[in-house]
Amino acid sequence: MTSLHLSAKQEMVERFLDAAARGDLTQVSTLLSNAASLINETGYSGWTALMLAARNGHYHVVEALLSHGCDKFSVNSSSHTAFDIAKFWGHRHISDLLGRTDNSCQRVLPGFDLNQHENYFNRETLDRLAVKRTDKVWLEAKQSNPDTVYLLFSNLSPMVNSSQEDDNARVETKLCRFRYEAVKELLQKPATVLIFLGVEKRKKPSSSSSKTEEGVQEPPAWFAISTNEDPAALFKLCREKNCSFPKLPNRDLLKFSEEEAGVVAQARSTLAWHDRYSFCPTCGSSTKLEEGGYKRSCLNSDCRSLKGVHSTCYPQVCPVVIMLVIHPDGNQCLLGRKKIFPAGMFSCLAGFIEPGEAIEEAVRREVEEESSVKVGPVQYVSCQPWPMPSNLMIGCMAVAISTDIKVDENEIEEARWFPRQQVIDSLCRGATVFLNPSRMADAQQTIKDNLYVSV
Ligand SMILES: NC(=O)C1=CN([C@@H]2O[C@H](COP(=O)(O)OP(=O)(O)OC[C@H]3O[C@@H](n4cnc5c(N)ncnc54)[C@H](O)[C@@H]3O)[C@@H](O)[C@H]2O)C=CC1
Ligand SMILES: [Mg+2]
Ligand SMILES: [Mg+2]
Ligand SMILES: [Mg+2]
Ligand SMILES: [Zn+2]
Repeated sequence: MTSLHLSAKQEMVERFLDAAARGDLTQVSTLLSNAASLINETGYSGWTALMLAARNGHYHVVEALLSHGCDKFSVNSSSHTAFDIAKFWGHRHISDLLGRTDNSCQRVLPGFDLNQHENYFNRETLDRLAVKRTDKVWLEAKQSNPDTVYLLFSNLSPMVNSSQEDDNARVETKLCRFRYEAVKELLQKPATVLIFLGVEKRKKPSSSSSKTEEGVQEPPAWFAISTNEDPAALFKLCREKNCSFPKLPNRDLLKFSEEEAGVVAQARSTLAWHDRYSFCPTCGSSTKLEEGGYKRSCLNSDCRSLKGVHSTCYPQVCPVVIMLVIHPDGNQCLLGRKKIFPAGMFSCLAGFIEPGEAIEEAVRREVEEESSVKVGPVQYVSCQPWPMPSNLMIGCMAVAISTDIKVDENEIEEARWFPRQQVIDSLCRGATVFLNPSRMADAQQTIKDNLYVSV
């Protein structure tokens, strides 16, 4: 190419950039129809047409450039994208457009290909039968029914029975199940907390089902008991050997079968709420248990919490977003490690949703707080109850619109972009590139599901 060609081209680029900066939509469109390659050109300033239009608030020019497929992730010499520039200059309608409505970003997301996931702790083997929680007569009859199953919790740990499996030395943990006769004295103790968990979901009635007066068979009911009695005395109530109350929830609660894990999550989170909310949060008075252990009502008859519906009377769940952030190139993802993680472990970033905040906004805020990376489109993937003590992990996938990382050192020790193949090798082929979160955690499910999408 000769110098004459170069200068002619440069002249055309500058005319194009000037039109974008002035908001001259007609000239931008005309020049683009003559020379489509202008779209991502940068002039002497190092800014693209999109950046200039975003800087000066020309919404329709930004829209036109996006519709012509411009690269909205390119950065100027200060590493700012058009999104950053629009945000800085207060053109919120433009930053919204650049941040959230981009088809090239959406294409990275799995969209309608998403499957329904069953995560650990998700399986509901009991029908919670909430309608029966206010039926005291029914609940009392169920308590003394010989088919009824009781689980025992001490210090928020369920009593379990662990047996070493022969072949691969895997330790299997099973819940210890008790009958009424074994626990009836415990039920009388003032410190005992009793929760009605539900009745077994059954397709076919079995011989162990009890019959009501009308002769209709009902499946066994399940209750959870929380007690502060001496564990040594509690072990004597169980016919099994090798019983224990596991001490490390984040490790030990992940060893149940899928069937039992869901019941453990329900019982432990509800008991944890009782443990922390024994006094009325509104006036500080004592409270009493109601509705099968799903409500605590204040004993002060003047208390505000007795007028109308108050969430403080019911078990609380903390929503947490956990997100796999994909690099704009579609081939890397952002993972971080907290100081408390075992050496070499990286995971998805996560954070509590704040009051008045939507899931998507919480994802954008937490990622930016923890890594400085800005996020555009966000898509929900799947969720997982996490009973340590009562989170709902909301797994999302998101596309970054900036790539520089600066971690919040209070929370994150290190965050990096990991190539897709490295993560897949680590998750699936046991390559020891880096350690992953527990296979039971939503983080791993989210990583797996989404990295597979376009492998
Ligand atoms: N990959 C991960 O980081 C995983 C995280 N989790 C769980 O997700 C939860 C939230 O993740 P973080 O990164 O810790 O959240 P985060 O990024 O919001 O930071 C936690 C800090 O926020 C404050 N905070 C605000 N609201 C809070 C609330 N409702 N409860 C407790 N602290 C609150 C506390 O100062 C706390 O230290 C944690 O409980 C963690 O166990 C579970 C699995 C994986
Ligand atoms: Mg966090
Ligand atoms: Mg955070
Ligand atoms: Mg937070
Ligand atoms: Zn009160």
